[in-house]
Amino acid sequence: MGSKTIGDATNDTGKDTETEVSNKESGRVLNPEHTEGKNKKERVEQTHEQVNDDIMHHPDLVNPLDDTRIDVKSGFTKDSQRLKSDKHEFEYDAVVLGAGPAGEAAAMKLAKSGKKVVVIDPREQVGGNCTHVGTIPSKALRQSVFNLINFRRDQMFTKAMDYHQVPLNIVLAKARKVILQQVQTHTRFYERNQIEVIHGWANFIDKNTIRIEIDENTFETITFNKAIITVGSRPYRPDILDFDHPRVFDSDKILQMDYVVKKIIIYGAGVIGCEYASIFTGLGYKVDLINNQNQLLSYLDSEISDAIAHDFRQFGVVIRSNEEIDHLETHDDCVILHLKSGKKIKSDAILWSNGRSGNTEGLNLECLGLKANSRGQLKVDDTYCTEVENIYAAGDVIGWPSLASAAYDQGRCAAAFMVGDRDAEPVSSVPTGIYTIPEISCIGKTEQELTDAKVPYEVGQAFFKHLARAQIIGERSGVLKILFHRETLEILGIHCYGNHASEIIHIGQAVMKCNATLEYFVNTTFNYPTMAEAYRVAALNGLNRVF
Ligand SMILES: Cc1cc2nc3c(=O)[nH]c(=O)nc-3n(C[C@H](O)[C@H](O)[C@H](O)COP(=O)(O)OP(=O)(O)OC[C@H]3O[C@@H](n4cnc5c(N)ncnc54)[C@H](O)[C@@H]3O)c2cc1C
Ligand SMILES: NC(=O)c1ccc[n+]([C@@H]2O[C@H](COP(=O)([O-])OP(=O)(O)OC[C@H]3O[C@@H](n4cnc5c(N)ncnc54)[C@H](O)[C@@H]3O)[C@@H](O)[C@H]2O)c1
Repeated sequence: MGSKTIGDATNDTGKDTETEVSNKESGRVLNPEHTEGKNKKERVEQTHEQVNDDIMHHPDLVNPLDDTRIDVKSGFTKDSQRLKSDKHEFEYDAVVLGAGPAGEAAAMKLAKSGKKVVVIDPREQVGGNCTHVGTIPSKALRQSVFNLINFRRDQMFTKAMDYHQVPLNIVLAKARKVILQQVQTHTRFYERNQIEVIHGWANFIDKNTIRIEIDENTFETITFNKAIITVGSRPYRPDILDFDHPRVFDSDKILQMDYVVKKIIIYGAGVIGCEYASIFTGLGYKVDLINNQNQLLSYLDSEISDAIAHDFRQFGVVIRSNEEIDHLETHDDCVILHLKSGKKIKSDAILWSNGRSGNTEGLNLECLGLKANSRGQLKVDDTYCTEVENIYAAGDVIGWPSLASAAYDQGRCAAAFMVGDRDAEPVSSVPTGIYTIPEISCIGKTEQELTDAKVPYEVGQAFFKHLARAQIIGERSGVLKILFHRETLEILGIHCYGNHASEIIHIGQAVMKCNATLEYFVNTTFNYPTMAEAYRVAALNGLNRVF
C-alpha cells in the first residue's frame, strides 16, 4: 500500500486548545522521547524511522471528500471526566482502535456502561472507511446514478435533452454532501457521550500500552485495561498492478476519478464489482466484468444470480466468466488486460475489486503474541475476544461478514462482553443487501442448501410487474421468493430481486424472527398499494402448491 507522506493531512490532529487541555487533563502521557533533552533526539529519530517503516504497510487513507474539517470535542473538562469504575491502575478502562461502525458502537456501549473510553483513528474525521470510502459514498453514488437512469427513461425529459455522459466526480457531488452529514451526525454521538477521540495511528507496545503517532514528531503513550481492535479493512492490492497509475483504480481510489471514460474493466465480480457494474453502465460506460467463477455472486439463489446476469447483459455489460489475470499493460491513454486464457481486453481504465485485507500490519501485534491470517484478519471467540484475554476485535478485521450492518452490531456486542453483560449474544444471522440496479436482498436458506439437506420445501413467488405499486412507480423487473417447509409452513428463506429489495426483506426477517409461519402473510392486512403486498401474493402462490 502507499505510504503516508510528510504533510499528509491525516497527520494533522487539528485539535483546538480546549481538546488539547482536556487531553492533558485526562492523564495521557506524552512520549518521554519526545519531551526530553537533546541526547534523546537521536533515539527519537531512530524510533521515527521504524515507525515510518510500519506506516508503509498502513492503508493509504483517502481523505474526506469535503475539505471542511469537523473536530470532535471530547466534552471532557476537569470536573466531568468519567469516573473509573474498574479496579486497575491504567489511565483508561478501554481503548478503541478505529472509528468506523464497529469502533463507534463499541465506544458508545462502553461509555454508556460508565467506562472511561478513548477512540483512536488516524483519519481527521470519524466514520471510518464505511463513511469515507465504502458504504456511504458508494450508496450515494448509486442513488445519483439511479436517479439519472429514471430521468433518462422518462420520455418527458429525454425528448428535451440530448444524451451525454456525466463524469464520475460530478455525480459524486451528492456523495460528498452525504459524507459530511454523516460525519456531523456521528461526531455529535461522540461528543454527547463524552468520548475522547484522538487522531493518530495506534500500535501496541504491550497488552496494556498503546503508542499513538499524532504527527511526524509527536508520539503519545496511553495505558488501558481492555482494548478493542476495530481497524477495518482496505482493498486488497496485488503486487502485479501499479495503483499509482492514473488508469488503475481500486474501490477507494475510484472515488477520485476525475476524467470521463467510455469503457472500463471491472476485475472481480464480487459485491463491489457488481455494484460498480451497475453504476458505470448507468453512467453510460461500456463495462467488461471479469469473474473468476462461472456464476455471478454464486452464493445467492441461482435464479436471482441468473436474473442479475441477464439484466447486466441487457445494460451492455460483457461478463467474462472463469477468467484470471495474467498481466496488465498500462499506457497513457489506455490499459490492456491480458487474461490467462489468452484473451486481451483494451479499455480506458480498470477497477480492481477483488477482495479486501484487514488493517493489522501496523499494529505491532507480535508484541501481544497475536498473528493475523494471510488476509490480515484476526481470530476471535464467541465473545469477540482474541487469544489475548483483554484484547477484543470486531468488524471487518475479524472477517465474516465484512458488512457495515454487522460491524456495528459486532462492536456493540463485543463491548457488552467486555463489560460483562450477561445477555450479550454474538451476531449470527445477517441479511444480504446488494445495491446493484436493481437491488438484491436475502435472508435464510437458498433452494440449493435446502435441497442438499433434503428439506421438503415449497416456493411461493410474486413478480413485481403484477403489483399495483410497482406499476405506479415503474418497476419493470423484480421478484420475491419465499421458501417454506411444505408441512409446517415454517419460513426457511426469503430472496428478493428488484428495487427496494433491501428494505422489503426486513418484513420477512421480522416475521421469521418471531417464528410465524407463511400464514402470517395471508392473515394480515397490508397497506395497499405497497411493495410489501408481494409477501401476500407470494404466500398465496406458495400455499396453492401445497396439497
Ligand atoms: C465500496 C464498498 C461498499 C460497501 N457497501 C456496503 C453496504 O452497502 N452495506 C454494508 O453493510 N457494508 C458495505 N461495505 C462494507 C463496510 O463498509 C464495512 O463492512 C465497514 O466499513 C466495516 O466497518 P469497521 O468498523 O470494521 O471498519 P472501517 O469502516 O474500515 O473503519 C476502520 C477505521 O479504523 C481506522 N484505522 C486503521 N488502522 C488504524 C490504526 N492503526 N489505529 C487506529 N485506527 C486505525 C481506519 O482509519 C478506519 O477509520 C462496503 C465496503 C466497500 C469498500
Ligand atoms: N452491499 C454490500 O453489502 C457490500 C457492498 C460492497 C462491498 N461489500 C463488502 O466488501 C467486501 C469486499 O467485496 P469484493 O467485491 O471486493 O470482494 P469479495 O469479498 O466478494 O471477493 C472477491 C474475490 O476476491 C477474493 N479475495 C477476497 N479477499 C482477498 C484477499 N485478501 N486476497 C486475495 N483474494 C481475496 C475472494 O476469494 C473472491 O474470489 C465484501 O466482504 C463485501 O461484503 C458489501
